[in-house]
Amino acid sequence: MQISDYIRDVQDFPKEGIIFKDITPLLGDKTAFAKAEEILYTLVPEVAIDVVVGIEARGFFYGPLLAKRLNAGFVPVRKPNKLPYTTIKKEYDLEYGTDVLEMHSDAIKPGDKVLLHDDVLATGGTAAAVAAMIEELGGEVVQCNFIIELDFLNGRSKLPGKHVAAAITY
Ligand SMILES: O=P(O)(O)OC[C@H]1O[C@H](OP(=O)(O)OP(=O)(O)O)[C@H](O)[C@@H]1O
Ligand SMILES: Nc1ncnc2[nH]cnc12
Repeated sequence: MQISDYIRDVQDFPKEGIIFKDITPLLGDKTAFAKAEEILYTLVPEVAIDVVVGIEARGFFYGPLLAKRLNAGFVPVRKPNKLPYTTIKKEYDLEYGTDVLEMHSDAIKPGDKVLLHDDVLATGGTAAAVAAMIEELGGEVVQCNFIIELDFLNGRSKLPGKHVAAAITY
């Protein structure tokens, strides 16, 4: 069984011209769900990770599972005005528009080794904005870890010098 068999292409979502990679079939199948967790965990370098940062919304499925496996904390990065305490924020471009993300200003301690996790690396705008926030707070991004990388959008170019790993590449 290949986890890529559980990724569904949805044409013209959320906008015309976008082929959306839908991970819900993967999440919904108990064997594929577990296998993807194992693969994502195996991709992580053998470095003690202090926190896993997961990006709303689809970075919240595997982010906490990876944190548990790595004996690390979990930090949510959220869309604007969702986090209750003091935040830092960053505007960014993504494949189908622009948006803002926020994280709590005390979520990362200087020197923390951080695993950034999300479901999809597309143009890289989202991950680059989050990596910049992690570094602004003094954290070190050990790896940017994704279920899917859309290689043809060259998201890695927005993450120069970062270790990038994905379970599936298109
Ligand atoms: O590499 P990029 O071009 O920046 O795109 C990748 C981002 O786009 C999607 O999130 P989306 O903004 O659609 O939010 P959602 O997870 O809340 O649906 C995806 O989950 C990544 O976070
Ligand atoms: N094509 C795509 N499918 C799923 N998530 C995405 N995020 C950005 N582009 C995407």
